[in-house]
Amino acid sequence: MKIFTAAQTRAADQATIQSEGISSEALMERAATAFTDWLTARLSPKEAGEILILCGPGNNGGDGLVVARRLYGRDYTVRVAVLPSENKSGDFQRNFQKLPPEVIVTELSATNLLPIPAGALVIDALFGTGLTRPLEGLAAAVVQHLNAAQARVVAVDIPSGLFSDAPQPADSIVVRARHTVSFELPKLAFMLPHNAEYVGQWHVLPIDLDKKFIEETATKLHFLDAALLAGRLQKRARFAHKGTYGHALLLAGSKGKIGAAVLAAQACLRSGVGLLTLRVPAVGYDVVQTAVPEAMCLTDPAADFVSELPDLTPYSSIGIGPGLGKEKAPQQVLAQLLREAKVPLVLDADALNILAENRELLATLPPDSLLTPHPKEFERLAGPARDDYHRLDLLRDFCQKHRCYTILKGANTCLGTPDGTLYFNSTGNPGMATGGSGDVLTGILTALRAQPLSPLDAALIGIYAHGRAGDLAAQVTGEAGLVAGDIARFIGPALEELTTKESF
Ligand SMILES: NC(=O)C1=CN([C@@H]2O[C@H](COP(=O)(O)OP(=O)(O)OC[C@H]3O[C@@H](n4cnc5c(N)ncnc54)[C@H](OP(=O)(O)O)[C@@H]3O)[C@@H](O)[C@H]2O)[C@@H](O)CC1
Ligand SMILES: Nc1ncnc2c1ncn2[C@@H]1O[C@H](COP(=O)(O)OP(=O)(O)O)[C@@H](O)[C@H]1O
Ligand SMILES: [K+]
Repeated sequence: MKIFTAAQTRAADQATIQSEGISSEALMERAATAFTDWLTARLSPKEAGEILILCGPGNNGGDGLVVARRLYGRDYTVRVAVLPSENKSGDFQRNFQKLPPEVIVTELSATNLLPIPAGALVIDALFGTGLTRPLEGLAAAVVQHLNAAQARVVAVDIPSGLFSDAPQPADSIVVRARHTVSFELPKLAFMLPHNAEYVGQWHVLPIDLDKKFIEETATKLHFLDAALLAGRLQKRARFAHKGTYGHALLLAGSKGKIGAAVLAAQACLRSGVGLLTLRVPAVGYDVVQTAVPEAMCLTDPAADFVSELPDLTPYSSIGIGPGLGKEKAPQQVLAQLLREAKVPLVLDADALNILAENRELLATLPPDSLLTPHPKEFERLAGPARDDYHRLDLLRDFCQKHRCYTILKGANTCLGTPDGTLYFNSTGNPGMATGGSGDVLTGILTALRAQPLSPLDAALIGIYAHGRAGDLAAQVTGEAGLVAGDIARFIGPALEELTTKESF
């Protein structure tokens, strides 16, 4: 699914109005009706209680007025409060006239902010994508009053005070919503960790905006959902043999961190690779042979760290990093690997830390490598970010400069590509914030690159399937009970869901 800027969304609205020959008021009616349907499907009039609808002067406020009228028509108790303004939009004014006379309307003022009882349901329709500057004055006072109440807040389109696709001052006053209900396509602001406290759980409702316009409008921002993966993962060939799907090599583990190698290996095998060899230090031999009998184990001559690169000829992809350690020996192994590798590489964990501490190695990174830093590792590689938007700029620059695919991990893991496109993942859950989850991703990506998939397909499928496997696992274990090995066990079903079905 594409992610549009506020300007692109406005253009999509205009394109729809033109192609369908409808009025902007009709489009507002459609959006607000979708919002009302969403709300009434979740809460009965009794569960909702008296609903307070806060309306700003523009079309976001106009949406709020339509929602008020529609909810009233479905026997909900509603009360409307509007911000005073000389500058009310036409659609606001028309819908204000259409409010049933029974609906009580209050004009907000500094001395009349309306009491908001704890637990009250409040619809925030103050400002949407037309926000041009941080909130101040009465609008800021209303939002602070709302945030101080223990209300159940549902934001229309975006929490008021939040910019859709640009950074804002740290002390900005923004509505803290439990749910944000937006239309047609998600906004960049929803993807970013620092906005989670404002956006809450977000939802996107289809309102049938012009499909052709959406298809033809170029964007370098995407929400990575199952639809985006259609056709990228083929069913296994009927006459496949273990040579068909590649031979992966994982260089991982050190004394005390052999588990990282085991997790990456289990995930690699569960992701459909034909053969897997692990290079671990001698201390890991018994562990690997016992825990992952399906993998071959090439023991390093050194006891505690991987210290020598094996002959690379047999392998179709190589993953390096989980539990590797940053000592001199693994440093040299990585440097030699970067010089000599002729097959796709996946770099994670200590491989990334070594790169950050030996920056001359970055120039030797083979093009199309996949890097999987978590935010701290990324900061070591690319420097500190001022805010979430600046971090995305750093990610784009890093991928372009080093011609690599970088997977910035977290909730809504973000893939950056060499052409500057960003993909935000839709799967995964907080249960995956547990040691070893990242090692599992390395195993998955190494397997997909071996099969062989292109770096983009491997990254997109790998990121999505990793999160989906975590979601499937959490249905059994609960989020708190989830451990990294559970993610590995559910990769099979996650990949199966994405596999292209044979058509007749
Ligand atoms: N497909 C869709 O998505 C559809 C979208 N629709 C809806 O339209 C919404 C966008 O509406 P919109 O363009 O009228 O802008 P909106 O957010 O109401 O605010 C503009 C008003 O606020 C004012 N203002 C701005 N900043 C301010 C500040 N800091 N402090 C104080 N005032 C400030 C600004 O005035 P000015 O900047 O001139 O002072 C102007 O009066 C969109 O979010 C969605 O809800 C649906 O109806 C149809 C389908
Ligand atoms: N709150 C979350 N929601 C979704 N995915 C998450 C969340 N927290 C962590 N993850 C995922 O779990 C993995 C953690 O990786 P990482 O931090 O490298 O762990 P480790 O180093 O212990 O293996 C990443 O793929 C990340 O996207
Ligand atoms: K809003």
